[in-house]
Amino acid sequence: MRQHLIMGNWKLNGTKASVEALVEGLKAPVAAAANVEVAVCAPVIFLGQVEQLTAGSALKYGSQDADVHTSGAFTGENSPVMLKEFGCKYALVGHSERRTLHAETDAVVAAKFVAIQAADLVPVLCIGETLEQFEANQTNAVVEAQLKAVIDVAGIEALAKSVIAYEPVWAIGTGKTATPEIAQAVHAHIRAYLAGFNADVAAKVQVLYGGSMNAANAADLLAQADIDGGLIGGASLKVADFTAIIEAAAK
Ligand SMILES: O=C(CO)COP(=O)(O)O
Repeated sequence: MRQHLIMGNWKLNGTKASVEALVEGLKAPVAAAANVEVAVCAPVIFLGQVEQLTAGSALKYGSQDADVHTSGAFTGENSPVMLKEFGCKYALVGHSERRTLHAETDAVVAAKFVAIQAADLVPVLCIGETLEQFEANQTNAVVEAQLKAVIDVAGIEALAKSVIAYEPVWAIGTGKTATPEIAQAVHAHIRAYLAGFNADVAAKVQVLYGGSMNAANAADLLAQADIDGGLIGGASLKVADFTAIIEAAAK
């Protein structure tokens, strides 16, 4: 049985005050949902604060990106080793906003995936198709290519120590969620594709759904056999909404 993992991606949002209110507000719901792992991916500037606030809580946290380098002359970047020192468990990699807005290629994503694991963090590999690709029936081919790029560099065994997040780009921040049936079909395809390399890895890896998951639709999505949790943007910024998703995952 794969454990449910509910992960917030705060993106570029928050203040010191809102971060404190959010983390404090999540402590009780996280403690109550002992069978669910809950994590938040904060802007790096807040990670020290999150580290202090989460002390003694089961709430985990991570970054939204990481550089491929450990240290050196790379102005503006954040090293996976530094993220580890600040207590991160996870690092998102290949989020569609990084791929699109920062021109991160499959090769860059694969290199970051390896660097994140080398620092003993768990990469959360984000994959998913655009609306154009969805409408052209290319979803399966797109996610296969995104997975293959990482498998080629990191090896299939490395996927066992990672999390995959299927985030259809057309569902991110749009209020348009993939139906549970559509999402389940893609998740099952991802697992079947991985099983072609290694059945144990395919059975073990958690595959999260992301894209306008909210308090109202979470239960139906999380009830699907191959949906092991959620990567949540907008709804992770509100204690009540994120709590409802955590509770749906705990059932
Ligand atoms: O991109 C996402 C999480 O990484 C999803 O964002 P929304 O939940 O705001 O659609």
